[in-house]
Amino acid sequence: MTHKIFIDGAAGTTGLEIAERLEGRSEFVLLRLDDAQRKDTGARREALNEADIAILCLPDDAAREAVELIDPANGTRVIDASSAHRTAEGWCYGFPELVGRERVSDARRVSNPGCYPTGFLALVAPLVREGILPADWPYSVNAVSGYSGGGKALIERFEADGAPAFRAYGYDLAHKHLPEMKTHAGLEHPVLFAPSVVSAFRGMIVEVPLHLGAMEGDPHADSLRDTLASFYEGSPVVTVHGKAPVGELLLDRDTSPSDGLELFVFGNEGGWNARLVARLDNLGKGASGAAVQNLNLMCGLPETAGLRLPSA
Ligand SMILES: NC(=O)C1=CN([C@@H]2O[C@H](COP(=O)(O)OP(=O)(O)OC[C@H]3O[C@@H](n4cnc5c(N)ncnc54)[C@H](OP(=O)(O)O)[C@@H]3O)[C@@H](O)[C@H]2O)C=CC1
Ligand SMILES: CC(=O)N[C@@H](CCC(=O)OP(=O)(O)O)C(=O)O
Repeated sequence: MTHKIFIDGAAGTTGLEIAERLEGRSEFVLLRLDDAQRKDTGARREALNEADIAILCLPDDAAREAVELIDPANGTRVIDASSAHRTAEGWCYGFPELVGRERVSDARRVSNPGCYPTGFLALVAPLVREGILPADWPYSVNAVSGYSGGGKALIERFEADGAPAFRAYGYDLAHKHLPEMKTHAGLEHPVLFAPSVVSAFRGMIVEVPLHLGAMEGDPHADSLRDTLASFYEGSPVVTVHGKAPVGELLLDRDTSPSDGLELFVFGNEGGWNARLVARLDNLGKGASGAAVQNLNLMCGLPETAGLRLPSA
């Protein structure tokens, strides 16, 4: 059986990477709009309604509009890569490792997680769910992203003459990822989020520093790591690294695409302080890789088909 797929926003950064991952796969037929038609509402409506699955790689407002263009009587299912529906009712949060593969497989509307929340939630959600970390803690997140995380506009800025080497932002403390981090980790308070961008095309490091010694129940860095390792045991996508010392974590300027997600727990000698760290490709598990993983599940195909994962 072939599945008709329409990528709305196919000329953008996320859309192009999804198309690359679907290339040569006989299970899919891609519906394409040429440059003159790709922003034409009539042409988009037709393609959206002809598709079995529409993948939205658009700014939030255009993604909301695309959903409205789909006739509810029509069977088109949706994967939305934007942040428009990540806490919306009736949408499945497309993080199979956290919500369960069956929920994604059966869903008609799937909202792909944001890149930063993917790192944060992978680290914190299982630990809160297991009762090892408190839901009412004031969590902080420090993160650094490759510049493709900001789409075509940020790519242009970082590839222009006189581009910055580093950009810190989010100083309004109201980043659009805050609601999904709080909701899907089951937290009582919004997190304090400090994002930044470096002059590497792709990749990101998301860090949650924790004063474990100030928490009730004396959680220890080793027990956090062990719990994450059990939670993701057997996952083809998520790797929880062991206790072996790591001197540094790097983002390379010209690293290859990867759809994996690496997790680390670093603790001090007594285990009273910990740094939970996720390293991922913002365009991989942070966007296009996650969309293809969800697409595979929705089509009843092997979860990792077409994904770029380190060989076992
Ligand atoms: N980049 C990343 O790492 C991640 C991105 N996302 C999300 O994915 C979505 C896409 O992001 P990204 O690919 O980076 O963004 P880009 O800016 O690279 O691409 C967006 C594409 O959408 C097109 N577009 C804009 N408005 C419309 C419209 N009304 N109809 C049809 N096409 C339209 C743009 O056209 P034009 O080419 O003419 O500008 C562009 O090609 C965003 O919501 C983003 O937040 C999510 C996770 C990570
Ligand atoms: C570096 C950079 O600018 N990153 C983007 C987030 C990219 C992403 O995850 O997209 P969504 O917002 O759709 O989740 C930002 O901070 O707005």
